[in-house]
Order: sequence, then structure tokens, then C-alpha cells
Amino acid sequence: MTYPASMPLIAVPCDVRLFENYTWHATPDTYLNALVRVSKATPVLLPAMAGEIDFETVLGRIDGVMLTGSVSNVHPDRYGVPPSVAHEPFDPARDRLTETLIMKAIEAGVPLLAICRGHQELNVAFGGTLVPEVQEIEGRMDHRAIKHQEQRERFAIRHDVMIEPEGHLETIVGKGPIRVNSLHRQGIDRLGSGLDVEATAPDGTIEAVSVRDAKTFAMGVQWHPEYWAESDAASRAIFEAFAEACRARAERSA
Ligand SMILES: N[C@@H](CCC(=O)NCCCC(=O)O)C(=O)O
Repeated sequence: MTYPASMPLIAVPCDVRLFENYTWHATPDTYLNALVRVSKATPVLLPAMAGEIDFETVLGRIDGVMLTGSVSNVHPDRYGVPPSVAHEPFDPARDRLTETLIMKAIEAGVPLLAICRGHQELNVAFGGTLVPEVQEIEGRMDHRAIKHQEQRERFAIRHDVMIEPEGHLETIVGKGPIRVNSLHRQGIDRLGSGLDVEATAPDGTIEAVSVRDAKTFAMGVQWHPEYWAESDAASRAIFEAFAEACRARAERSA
């Protein structure tokens, strides 16, 4: 595989998982594949060890940050809601890492793409709140993953998303609507202050946001463009636009 001369380094915060008697800091390969194959970037996994990380040094050496999806949910303490079983499972180490990383990346002008759990983390980092189970709210769709053994089926395209006219996302994917997949229970309730809505589902669920006044690409999407980044035009466009911002930063830092 050949890479362009300027190959951005993109930090990907890990989840913490327990298996085979070890604690792993890990991330799914679908996100890494999209970064390598479509963004033409090199992913750099960041362990969920917020207390041990010098964020300024890391952000000075990388060209972008991508937050992945995960079955875990942002701990409700982070947005002032009492925890319940409905909010579980949690990953407090990832919460600690991403909360600081998001704000410091935005401040430093490091491009940020936040997917699914990442989109929810972005909203919470900006003071927003989440609903624990979107499908339990009257009039809302069921956004959860379908039960199926095959990942291709679970990540199959499910519903429309309307793109906000004249927003940043419209410049990337066009006027829309676009068709997206859906594998989440939670969703944005109160929008974080300083975020703009970029796309919504037919039931009003906020599907994409951007950081107002960001120095560079800073966007969250509730769906999973990584899964179809090689074959779906809108998914590819998101990873290419993110890569372009990361390459611009890499060239500035060279
Ligand atoms: N846990 C949150 C975030 C959802 C998310 O990031 N899903 C990723 C896919 C997980 C899967 O394979 O089912 C929520 O549920 O809202």
C-alpha cells in the first residue's frame, strides 16, 4: 500500500475491556480501517489513562483525533443525572480521557471527528445532556442495532438523515437527505452550548453536530460512516474531509 508524503497521525482513544484475564485498552478495527484506507492516515491508539497522559505533548505530535463508538455509555454523573441501570454499561476511564482530549483538541485547533459514543461525548463535553433510551420517548424511532449475528446486517443502512442547509456537513455530503445506519440507545437531549446541529433524523433526533467557531474540522455524527467508508459516498466524503483537515495541520507542523 502506498501513502502520500504527508500522512497524518490520528489519535484514537481506547475503550477499556476485560478479557483473557487482562485489562485491554482497545478499539475496533473498522474505525482503524477507515482511517488507513480512506483517510490515508496512521491511527495512533491512546490508552484510557488520562492521569498519565501529557495532553499538550500528545496534541503537539498528532494531526487529528477520532472518537469511536462503543456499547458503553457516558457516565450520567458527567451531565448531572443520577445513574441507573438504564444508563449502563459504563467505561469511566474512557470518559476521563475523552472529556479532556476533546476540549484540548478543540482549543489547540486539532481536527476532531466524533462517532456515535464519541458524538455523545462531544455533546457532554460542551455541557449538553443525553437521554438514556431514545426509543422509549413517544414519537421517536428505535435507533438501536438490530439483533443479528452478521455485523454487515447490524451496520446496514436504516434511515434518512436531513442535512441542515448551509452547514458544514452540507459542504461535505451535499444537500441530502442521506441514508445512514443506526446502533445507539442514547441520544442528545440538551444540545451543548457552542455546538450547532448539522443533521437530524425524521423523528427529530440530533444526528450530527459541529463545534461553532472551531478553528478546523470538529464534528460529531451519531451514525457509523466508518463501516461503509469505502463504498458509500457520504461516508467516504466525511473521512476524506476529516483527512484533508488533518493533512493541513500536518503540513503546518512540518
Ligand atoms: N453506547 C451508546 C453509543 C452507541 C455506540 O457508540 N454504538 C456503537 C456500536 C455498538 C454495537 O456494536 O452495538 C448508545 O447506545 O447510545
